[in-house]
Amino acid sequence: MSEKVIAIILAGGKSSRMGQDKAMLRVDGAHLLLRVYQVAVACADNVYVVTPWQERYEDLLPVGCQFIREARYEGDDVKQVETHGPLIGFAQALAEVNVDPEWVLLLACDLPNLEVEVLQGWIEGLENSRAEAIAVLAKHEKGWEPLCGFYRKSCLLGLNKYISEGGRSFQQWLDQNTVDILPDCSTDMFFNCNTPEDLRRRLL
Ligand SMILES: Nc1nc2c(ncn2[C@@H]2O[C@H](COP(=O)(O)OP(=O)(O)OP(=O)(O)O)[C@@H](O)[C@H]2O)c(=O)[nH]1
Ligand SMILES: [Mg+2]
Repeated sequence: MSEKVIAIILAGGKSSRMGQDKAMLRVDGAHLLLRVYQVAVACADNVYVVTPWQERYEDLLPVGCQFIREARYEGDDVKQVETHGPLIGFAQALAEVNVDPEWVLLLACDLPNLEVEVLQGWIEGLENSRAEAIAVLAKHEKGWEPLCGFYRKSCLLGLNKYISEGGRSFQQWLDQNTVDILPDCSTDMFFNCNTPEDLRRRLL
């Protein structure tokens, strides 16, 4: 089946700065992961949640939500589950999606300010991107915004090569490739809640 855009939501982070699972935080009455999921469903034909701990979120998300279970490794202490980071989570998810879209909207689960209309406008503009662009992302002074933007599904081949050579950095991988820049990057949609202070600020 060929679809134009699917969405992948990353929900396998350690939330070490927050001190509790960010996906489960409540913002304006709803869990963050559910909010992001609902935005994704409004924008994409298929939505996948990639996580090593699917059980945590099954009751939170609508029945029929498509999970991709990410491989994980366990440390010496059984309770200490280590994940491999967002780049590998993304690559594992891309390899497992059961449809063949041209574009993938990649979203972190800690984005409380997503706007459906802005994302839909960006989706409409994807057809104007350069053929050689592997992604269309916002760019700020500090670099790319890799976890709220669009990737060509065909980027997987190059991504796997980068990972197999030891690469783990979105910024470095993107800098090695052609990436188009999203219009109107000044939106506060990219604000992500990493710390209790971020959350307090958002809830004010
Ligand atoms: N599937 C998956 N998602 C991840 C992984 N690491 C991070 N993420 C997700 O990537 C997004 C951005 O994560 P960060 O904001 O950097 O934070 P984090 O790793 O959860 O938390 P810190 O431990 O505080 O850095 C969030 O949606 C995380 O859930 C991973 O190994 N696998
Ligand atoms: Mg974050």
